Amino acid sequence: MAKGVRRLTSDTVLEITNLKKYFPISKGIFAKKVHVKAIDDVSFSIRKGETASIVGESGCGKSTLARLVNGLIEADEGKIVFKDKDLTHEKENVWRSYRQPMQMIFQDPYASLSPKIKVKDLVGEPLKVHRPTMSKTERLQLVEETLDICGIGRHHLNKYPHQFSGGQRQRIGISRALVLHPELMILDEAVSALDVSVQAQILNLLRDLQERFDLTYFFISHDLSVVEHISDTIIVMYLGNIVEIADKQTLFHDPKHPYTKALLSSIPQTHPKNQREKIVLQGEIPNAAEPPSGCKFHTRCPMAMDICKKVRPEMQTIEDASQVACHLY
Ligand SMILES: Nc1ncnc2c1ncn2[C@@H]1O[C@H](COP(=O)(O)OP(=O)(O)OP(=O)(O)O)[C@@H](O)[C@H]1O
Repeated sequence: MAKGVRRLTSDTVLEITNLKKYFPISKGIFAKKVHVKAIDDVSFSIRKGETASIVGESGCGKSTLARLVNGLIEADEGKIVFKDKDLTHEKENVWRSYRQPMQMIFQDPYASLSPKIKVKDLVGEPLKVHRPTMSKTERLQLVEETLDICGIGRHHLNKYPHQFSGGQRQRIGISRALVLHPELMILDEAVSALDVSVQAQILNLLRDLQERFDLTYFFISHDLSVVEHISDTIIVMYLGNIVEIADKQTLFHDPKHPYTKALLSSIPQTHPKNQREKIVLQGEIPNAAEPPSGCKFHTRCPMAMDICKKVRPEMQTIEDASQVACHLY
């Protein structure tokens, strides 16, 4: 495919429908059982070749969603369908077979790379597991090619993770995922621990890999300025609910939900032309075990009306460009 041209098809790779995950916790001296509604009726889909990003503050449910989509925890309700296969309540051995096409990349590559294992084995190990019939020579060749593509260079084959910088370690983490030729990569705060300049290099690498291998990304970040560079579609979450879904241009230029507007206003802008009026949200994020009634955002919303305290807003499509859950529309 020509560089800079990316196929965005209508084929759905991942379909999430009415997904719920409530964690039981004990509360108070009488150990009353309550539930943290970490994911509370969430629906969205991701098309082949697309980068869909989830953003929201700490505790909104991003990591829980990533773990559900990768089968690391089981959903209470709803559906997770990967390429027409309903995986929601499948057993671990079925999920394991889907971890080749669905690869997960974490925030801290150092924690996910065993310190005593050489780079060639770190990147070769997934092949041993998922392609046991591959010869040693073929495996080494694929590891070398993958490291080259990810900007590590095959001459580093015999080094250990501690001999690399944070950015290089994330390149090794990406190599480990890429070597299996995945279709969907789930990137959970994959650049959050890196300096801004290194973040940009890794995001550029991810974009190049996407073009070259027709990858689909599910990108998770608390930082809208990071997702701006990589996303096609942005999904905004607040306290276990999706409040807005829009393509990147629409979300950045015509945000609908008051929460999205507040998040955007907190991005530092260097150019005066791009300055937005700062919206300071009142109070803290409410406790997910005792969320506010109606719209969960109403306690902090500068536009809240009476109805917002009582009725949870449904997701609706606005001008064909965005979906928003807000009583203002
Ligand atoms: N195993 C668990 N038991 C109880 N509560 C949990 C568990 N895992 C997550 N939670 C709660 O679920 C909610 C969502 O957590 P989650 O980690 O998914 O949010 P997040 O958006 O990824 O936040 P962060 O960026 O801080 O990781 C939080 O209130 C969290 O405390």
